[in-house]
Amino acid sequence: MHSEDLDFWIEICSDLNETQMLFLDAFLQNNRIDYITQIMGFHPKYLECFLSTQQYLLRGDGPLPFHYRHYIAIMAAGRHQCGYLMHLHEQEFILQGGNPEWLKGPSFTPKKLRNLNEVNKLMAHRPWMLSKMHIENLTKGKENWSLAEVMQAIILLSHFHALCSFVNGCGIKPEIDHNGGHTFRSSVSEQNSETDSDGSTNGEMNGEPEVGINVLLERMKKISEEGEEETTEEERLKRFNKIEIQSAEITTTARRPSPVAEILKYVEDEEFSYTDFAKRTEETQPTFRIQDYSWEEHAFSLANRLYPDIGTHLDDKFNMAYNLTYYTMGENNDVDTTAFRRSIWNYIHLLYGIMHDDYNYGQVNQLLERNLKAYVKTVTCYPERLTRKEYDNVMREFKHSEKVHVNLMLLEARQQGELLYALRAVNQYMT
Ligand SMILES: CC(C)C[C@H](N)C(=O)O
Repeated sequence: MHSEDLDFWIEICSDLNETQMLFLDAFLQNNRIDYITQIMGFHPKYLECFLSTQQYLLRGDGPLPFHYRHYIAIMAAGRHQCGYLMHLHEQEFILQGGNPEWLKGPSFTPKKLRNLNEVNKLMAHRPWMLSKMHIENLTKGKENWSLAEVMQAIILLSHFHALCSFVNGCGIKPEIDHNGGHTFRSSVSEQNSETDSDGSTNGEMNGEPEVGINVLLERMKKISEEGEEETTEEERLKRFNKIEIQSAEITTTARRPSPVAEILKYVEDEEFSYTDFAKRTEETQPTFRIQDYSWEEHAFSLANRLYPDIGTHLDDKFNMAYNLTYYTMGENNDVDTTAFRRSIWNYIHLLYGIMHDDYNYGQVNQLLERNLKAYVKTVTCYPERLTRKEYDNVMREFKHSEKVHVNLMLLEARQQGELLYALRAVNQYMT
């Protein structure tokens, strides 16, 4: 670069704020600023962690060839029929020199990639079913995966499953150069098609009034004033089970979208989807206790060992999403929102049967009303079914950026939950 060019860039950059600088980075990384980046731009500190992790996963050092990484992204997004992500990574796959034949579907790919299907499916929908046997199946045979490759694949899968939740949870539409992206839709026809798709949850969605922010503020205050309540382990488990059973009663009646051929060609066993952990029939599956296997104490170092630095990237991203706060809620300032944020995070883990032993699950019912729980459940477990109406009907007094904030927590808690099961399985295989 000529020195005048450099001066030019320095001048531009010095005029940019934090978010704009990140957009510039994202543009240089991906040759575009996709809608995901734009929406995450509400939360620049988080966006920074997200972009650096994604950059490392897709373009940094690691055992998998670059085109494999994008193909795995497509397979992961296929589980939730997320055409948006699938299309982005089809383009990237080609740019990385991938064979266009593969884009006809997994049956055109090497057996090695096809073997990943089972783990992809279980991680996306019922991660508690993963066992060391699934890892063993990948690592043996002719076209086998090394453990380092398994680790990178697992992390890519979890990253893109969770990103499907974010894309749908925030209602991200196709990019302008994607199929369906550059079409004019009048607001009238949009409204009609969205009402037609009927996203009522258990038939109650529309009728139930929200508790509103003032009530939430009072409840949070009460919780913090009361402090930690002394409870027995048995009592805590009982509360956890109660919320778990209630969550299984929240069913979405929204129709599953009918997938188009472009998406379906990548998806095997399309019907396989989330079932409530509380209703699992595999009796061998006990509640997952964080005290026995946690990100900080177990999964983090295993990830770093098999795929250097990834644990650190993920750790930064999880911590950022878990602790991010502006001390605001709607129009209110100086609010300690910890209790609300914890209840969201822990509720997502509960949907996967993961229990935080020191958490009082009674708070979930105090702080998350039914519509919000239904929203969190849909976006976490079957994001492809979320409708515009469901999005509009929750957190009505929150700012738009706060709704995005909730979706960031959702993305991260979901990814961490999936990874806890997957890495535990890897660990069991190794010991
Ligand atoms: C999700 C939001 C209610 C979070 C809140 N704005 C905060 O700063 O903590």
